Amino acid sequence: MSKVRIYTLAKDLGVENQRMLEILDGLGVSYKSVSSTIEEETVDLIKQILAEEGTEGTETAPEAVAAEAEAAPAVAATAPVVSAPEAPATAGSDDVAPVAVAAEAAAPATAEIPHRAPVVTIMGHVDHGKTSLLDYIRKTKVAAKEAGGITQHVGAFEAQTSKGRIVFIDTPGHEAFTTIRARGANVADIAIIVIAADDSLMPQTREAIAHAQAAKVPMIIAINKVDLPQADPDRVKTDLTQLNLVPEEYGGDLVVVPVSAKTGEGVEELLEYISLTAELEDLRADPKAAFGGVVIEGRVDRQQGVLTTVMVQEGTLHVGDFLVVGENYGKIKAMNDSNGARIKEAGPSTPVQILGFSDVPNSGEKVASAKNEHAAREVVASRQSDRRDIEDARVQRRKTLEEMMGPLSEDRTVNLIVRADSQGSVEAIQGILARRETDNVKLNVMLAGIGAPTEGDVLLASTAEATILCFSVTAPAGVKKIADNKGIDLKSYKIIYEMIDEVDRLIKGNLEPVFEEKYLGRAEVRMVIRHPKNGNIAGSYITDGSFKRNAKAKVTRGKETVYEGTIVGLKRFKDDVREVKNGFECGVNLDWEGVMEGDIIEASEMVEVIPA
Ligand SMILES: Nc1nc2c(ncn2[C@@H]2O[C@H](COP(=O)(O)OP(=O)(O)OP(=O)(O)O)[C@@H](O)[C@H]2O)c(=O)[nH]1
Repeated sequence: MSKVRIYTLAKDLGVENQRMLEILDGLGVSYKSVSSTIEEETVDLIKQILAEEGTEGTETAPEAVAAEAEAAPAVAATAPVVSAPEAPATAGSDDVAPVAVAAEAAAPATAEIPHRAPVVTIMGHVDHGKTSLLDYIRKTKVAAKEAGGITQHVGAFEAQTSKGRIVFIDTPGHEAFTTIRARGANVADIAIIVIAADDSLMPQTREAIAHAQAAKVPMIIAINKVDLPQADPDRVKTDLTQLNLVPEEYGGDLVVVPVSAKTGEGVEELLEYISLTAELEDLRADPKAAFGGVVIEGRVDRQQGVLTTVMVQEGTLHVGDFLVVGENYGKIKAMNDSNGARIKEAGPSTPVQILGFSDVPNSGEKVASAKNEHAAREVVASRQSDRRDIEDARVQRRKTLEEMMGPLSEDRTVNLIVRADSQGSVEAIQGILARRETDNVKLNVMLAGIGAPTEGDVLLASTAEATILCFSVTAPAGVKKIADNKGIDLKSYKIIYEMIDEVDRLIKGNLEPVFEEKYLGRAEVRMVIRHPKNGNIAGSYITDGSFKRNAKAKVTRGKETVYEGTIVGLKRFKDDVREVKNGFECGVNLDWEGVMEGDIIEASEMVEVIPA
């Protein structure tokens, strides 16, 4: 017997990949991923260990065996209440640890939370076959809808595979991906980067890779069009190594799968790798938790009204639930799965199309549920007030240098996106940048491309807090405007040394403004009120200056400073207010529960010092 792949062995022995990796860790055997190969002697050792544990042939973790009989009722009790379209095939009945029995009523431990299906996005260069690959998977893996119905595009679909459910975001391209990320949401668990075997790496391939890396989403490379006579998958693999992405067969850990969206070759294997990656990521979500989801897309249907596709990420959605998106809310009047079938409820990793909002929400907006209409309205009102606070705070309270860049004594990374007029310039700039790095400051070129910066670059920069440096190319006005709106530094240079000066300034961080603390006011705590939602509130009297929401707070008791933090809320009677002046009483809510009658609270804020 020669070398064996870890996941093949796991499959043959009927244990989970994760368990196999634990055993290998225990044996001190090094591996890159579950598709790494191991020696025959190691295989024998693993078999021995499993035989001793008595687990061979079952998928149950050893520690769960003893409690298996006991755990069964807990399993039933924690099973997902998902009707659409089915619980994930990998859902964790066999993952319930013995502690689950005792701790059933408590918050579920990770092992109790069922696995959920992975959500996959497909990115790559234009014409490399993203749509064709999605179409092939949809055609072969999505259960046909009942006769007569037309499946509408909803932005996502669910594929049933022998390894369980996989959810695909079917708006190909990184625009959809970055729009969602730019709003702070992460919807994809795995990114498939499609590269045509006859074309190899192209500018948008590099961009797609940069986006997946910035999102820290595991990548699988699908080398497409391998059916073509001119296909050269080896060239693609070699080109990938130039981006420091080393395919497994070259000793790295990048999963590369040759496929053809035309003939279907390799697609099954690709799906298998998706499931393997998902298993290693240990994706879980609690169907009993509070609902949380993300808008995939929204549109207006002339007959039905606003239709919104939402990905359920946590909890379970039911028809009739009240949902809040941004500063809007709605009640679910009807809900369809991605096949167009009417459903009443939907659990984690289920894309659903919802009828019930009056405005079209934006892709990437987070969705939460509310108990009833009143609660939904309250959430919206508090978001509106928070937004106004943030707008004010932007003017009033600037971040300190440390808040922006982390402690200066620690290592820092400056993220850059480089755009230049030619491959030669790009390489020259990268060479210079590599020499500019210091021991403490790393320069991370997230993306280096030829041609003017794009909207996608700005989105990437905004999610990664990067600076965009352009050499001999200028940004189109539209892109500049978006960069301005998002507060992204987008700078163009014609002389390379000016660009390097800018990089040096970024390295030193001397572009950052200097801030100092400004005293705002003082208050005496006259009584402490216990608030059911906000914890302890200090009923106080302002004796000097004024207090502002979000200001810094220092609490002294006698001569001792007992707390330093933030004023997270200010109340006058029952109303939330932003400022209270000298001579007034107010409720001060600190991010601290230890406040006592007689304490003195001092408020301050950080202000920028303009150099003389
Ligand atoms: N021979 C062959 N042709 C393919 C394969 N996959 C896609 N194509 C063809 O390549 C072309 C581009 O495919 P698309 O699926 O539209 O590519 P895309 O990446 O979605 O393109 P954009 O949506 O424009 O970004 C089409 O003519 C497809 O028929 C494949 O595996 N083999």
